[in-house]
Amino acid sequence: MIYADIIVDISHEKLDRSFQYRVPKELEAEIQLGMVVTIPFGNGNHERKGYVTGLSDKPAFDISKMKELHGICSSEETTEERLIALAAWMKNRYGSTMVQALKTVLPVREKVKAKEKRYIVLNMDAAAAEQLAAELESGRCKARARLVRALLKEKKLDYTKASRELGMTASVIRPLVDQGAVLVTQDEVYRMPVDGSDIPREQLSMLTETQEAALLQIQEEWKQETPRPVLIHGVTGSGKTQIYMKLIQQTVNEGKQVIVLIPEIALTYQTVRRFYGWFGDKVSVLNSRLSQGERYDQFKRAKRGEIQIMVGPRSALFTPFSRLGLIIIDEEHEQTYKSENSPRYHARETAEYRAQMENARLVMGSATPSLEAYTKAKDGEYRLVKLEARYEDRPLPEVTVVDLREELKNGNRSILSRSLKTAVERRLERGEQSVLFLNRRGYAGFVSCRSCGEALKCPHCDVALTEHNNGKLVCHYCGYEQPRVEKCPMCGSPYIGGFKAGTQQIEQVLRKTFPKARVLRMDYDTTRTKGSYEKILSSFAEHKADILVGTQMIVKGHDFPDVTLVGAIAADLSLNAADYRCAERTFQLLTQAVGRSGRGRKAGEAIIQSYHPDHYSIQAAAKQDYEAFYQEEMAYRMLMDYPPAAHMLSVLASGEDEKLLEQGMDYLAKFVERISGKYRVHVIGPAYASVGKVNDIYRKVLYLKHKDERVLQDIKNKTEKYIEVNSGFRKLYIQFDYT
Ligand SMILES: Nc1ncnc2c1ncn2[C@@H]1O[C@H](COP(=O)(O)OP(=O)(O)OP(=O)(O)O)[C@@H](O)[C@H]1O
Ligand SMILES: [Zn+2]
Ligand SMILES: [Zn+2]
Repeated sequence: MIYADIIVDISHEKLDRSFQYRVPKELEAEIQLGMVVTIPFGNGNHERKGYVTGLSDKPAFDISKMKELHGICSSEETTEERLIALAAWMKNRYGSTMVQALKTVLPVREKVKAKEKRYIVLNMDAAAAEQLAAELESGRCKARARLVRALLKEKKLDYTKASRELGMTASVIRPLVDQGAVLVTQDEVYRMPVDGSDIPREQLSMLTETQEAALLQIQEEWKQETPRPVLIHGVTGSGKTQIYMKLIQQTVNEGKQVIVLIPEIALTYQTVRRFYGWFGDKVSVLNSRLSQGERYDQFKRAKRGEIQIMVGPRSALFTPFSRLGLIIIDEEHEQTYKSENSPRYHARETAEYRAQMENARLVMGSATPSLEAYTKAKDGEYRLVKLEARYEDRPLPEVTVVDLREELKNGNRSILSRSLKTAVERRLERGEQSVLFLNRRGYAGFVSCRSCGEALKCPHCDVALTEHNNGKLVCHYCGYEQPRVEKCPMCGSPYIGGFKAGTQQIEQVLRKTFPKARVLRMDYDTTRTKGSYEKILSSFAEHKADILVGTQMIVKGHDFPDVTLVGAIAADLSLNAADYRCAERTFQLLTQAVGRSGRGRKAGEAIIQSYHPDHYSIQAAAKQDYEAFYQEEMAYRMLMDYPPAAHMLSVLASGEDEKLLEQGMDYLAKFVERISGKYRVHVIGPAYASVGKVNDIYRKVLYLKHKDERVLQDIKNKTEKYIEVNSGFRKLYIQFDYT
């Protein structure tokens, strides 16, 4: 017997009520997630339509009371059905309610009215219009004459633009309308995120031989019976973007549609412009600054087949294309592809599922692939395609690692080492540009020694301890605590504490050290107002400044040909995050940062200042040696059972009542221990989450590790049920997260 969970009407608020129905024997083979079915509903058993959101071989309640569904509506799949099936998969995979999953996947139908746009058009032939214009001119109706002349040139004028640029008021236009010379029309227009109509069209560049070879490998994979996802591992500046463009073009020529995921931070005007230049009005762009209405319009256009390419961050993955042919994920390793709201999905994994469901291809690319993706490529689950040289064989930058402990010993207490200072001076003399960054955001709280460079770590988890308000040092994985120390336990030095300098201080130091230099700062504070981010980037691109200083946001994905020096002020900051992935993040960030230097015709240089110059993530980044980093890091993950060596599920709970939260988490931990006993699941915690308290809401977390993902899935499902039936958890908000 098969039982189907069915949601009756997804346009209503109470979306998450699903009802279970028996599936008739003859439909068992056919029924699938997301299908539209007819069911008897309510007391009157009126026939209604519903969506299948779950299938199971176990009844949720007494089957003598369960109704049987009538039939499957259409076997012809619609785009919406497929997206609902995707939502159902996400609900099961990541643990969330069906409403949350549906709201993530379907464009929310808000009460947004399509915006109307007014146009002025000529209502007479050219000769008559010429005559009219002449008459108006001699009759001193200058404004009206101007309008007619403008219409003679352009046929159709935007009403708002005309009134602004030609200084037309309604009193000018009105008489012309009354005499029937012009018409004012209204079209439904879409709210456009970027006006692409003025951007000149461009030809795609010719691929180089190496790029062509990579393209061929991808096409070869696509000829296979079941093509695998492709991972392009290409060094910075090797031309991955050029390859994506060819693949997009090819797919569009086949009559299919393309989704391109790009990290939000790289979705600059420059990037968008390039897409419009190549593909014109076939493209649309999403970003988080769009209003609900604008988003809705873009999805509507996609659904109607008016555009073929959607470019955007994570959420663009749910574009309702009906003939999806290709999904591209650029900078595959970026953290932002993982959602921090329930369902806490990962775009890579979800894209893989959607592509598989819709017979579309998936291509990912990065200079520093995530350990997850690279491991899959090594195991043959993904096809690995390599690009090992930069375009035109431009050399990778020369990298120097500066030991900050030595600087301190030599009496230099400044945040600029002597080498970095000299390097910046040289750039100023030559009229070249420098980028200096501090990878600081989100890494506060750790405690390290300025003499030996060591950070205090948890003896059980090998991640940095975090200093709490109560003065204690705590581990966010297992809850281990110790009192604060006055002296470094490794070398005895009293110079132990947190790193205090920020981008603002660095800016001040730069202004003082190089009084003639033009310095631009880009960080959270300077980019809060609308458009400021773009403004800083474009003024730096136009060489209106010599030095750009900021947080890691300045070294992600940009292409400034005049930059020949990149400096990491304190590379260790990200190494001390209380997170098992911190070495990976540090390596990725430094490699990407180094890769911003020397992209144009002039050779580049990079300087990495660090208290841990020998750390493998820093050494490997300096050599741009991904493979070496991968080997070391995988060994660590295997030793500690961290992903991708094992799977890790976290159970996050929050609540106002700290006692209740503690009790609830202890119950959960016990429950998990009990049901997972025979599988030997590694349970860690409960501990306070990395931000233990936000707005008076307390947060705790429990980690489960196991080699087999299905075991964790099973535990998650059972835990979800346990939480549902125990009223003690009602005042807690509990989420699951695969980290
Ligand atoms: N075939 C080509 N023809 C012309 N220019 C090219 C070609 N390939 C690459 N380039 C140029 O080289 C630079 C780097 O290329 P691109 O941005 O595609 O590299 P990437 O691999 O995506 O780099 P990153 O990972 O660092 O972002 C760009 O300025 C690009 O215009
Ligand atoms: Zn020390
Ligand atoms: Zn620990």
